[in-house]
Amino acid sequence: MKNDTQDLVEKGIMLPLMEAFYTIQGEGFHKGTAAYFVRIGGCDVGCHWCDVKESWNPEIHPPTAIGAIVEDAKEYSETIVITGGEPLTWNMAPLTGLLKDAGMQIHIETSGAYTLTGSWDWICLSPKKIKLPTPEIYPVANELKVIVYNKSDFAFAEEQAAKVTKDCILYLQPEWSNREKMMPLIVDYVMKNPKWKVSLQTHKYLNIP
Ligand SMILES: C[S@@+](CC[C@H](N)C(=O)[O-])C[C@H]1O[C@@H](n2cnc3c(N)ncnc32)[C@H](O)[C@@H]1O
Ligand SMILES: Nc1nc2[nH]cc(C(=O)O)c2c(=O)[nH]1
Ligand code: SF4
Ligand SMILES: [Mg+2]
Repeated sequence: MKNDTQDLVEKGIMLPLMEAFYTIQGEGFHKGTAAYFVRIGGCDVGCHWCDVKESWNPEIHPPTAIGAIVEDAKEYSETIVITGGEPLTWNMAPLTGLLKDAGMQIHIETSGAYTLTGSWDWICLSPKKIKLPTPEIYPVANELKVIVYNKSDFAFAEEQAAKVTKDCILYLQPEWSNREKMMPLIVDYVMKNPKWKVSLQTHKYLNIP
């Protein structure tokens, strides 16, 4: 990356854009709602089951001016989901500022592993054991979405739920490759602990992005 471009990426004026697409939010509270997804490259959390490992290396995704991202987004939807990769790798203030000026509803999908930047209408926090969220995100998370890969994830989910507000909506989402094994346990857990809800990756059943 050229030095001047690198400088703009560090400031959040340009971002390594992996892909952007109009689809239906498949997961969590807003599942079923049409939204424009912006997937920003770069993540070093390293979940072994991550379903978008191609996003991890920011170097392979072109630095893109945030103005261009917003111009494209406006053509499709008033609801924008910023995801990745880990979007909080970068300073999200400039991008969310422009999206707000354009009157958009701005959602984020994040592990919370890095400092919370940007201003958001909806924060989906999906914490990871291997790189825990920074403390400032817990009071502002609108939904907590814990991925269940094995039994130990139920205890982790409870630890994380103890840190969010009482209004934060609690979801258990099966890890995709292990869903057949874990789904019955999740169903049983939610019936015994009804403060939790089930979240499925419905876009994968619908065969959409
Ligand atoms: C690819 S991540 C990108 C955003 C951010 N890095 C994060 O992890 O929240 C988007 C969402 O997909 C979830 N996810 C990733 N791989 C998954 C898998 N194999 N099965 C179920 N959910 C998965 C993440 O936990 C997160 O909620
Ligand atoms: N349809 C659809 N819904 C999603 N919700 C969260 C996603 C993500 O990868 O962040 C995602 C995604 O990749 N596709
Ligand atoms: S934090 Fe998100 S993008 Fe990063 S490895 Fe984990 S699931 Fe994938
Ligand atoms: Mg996804």
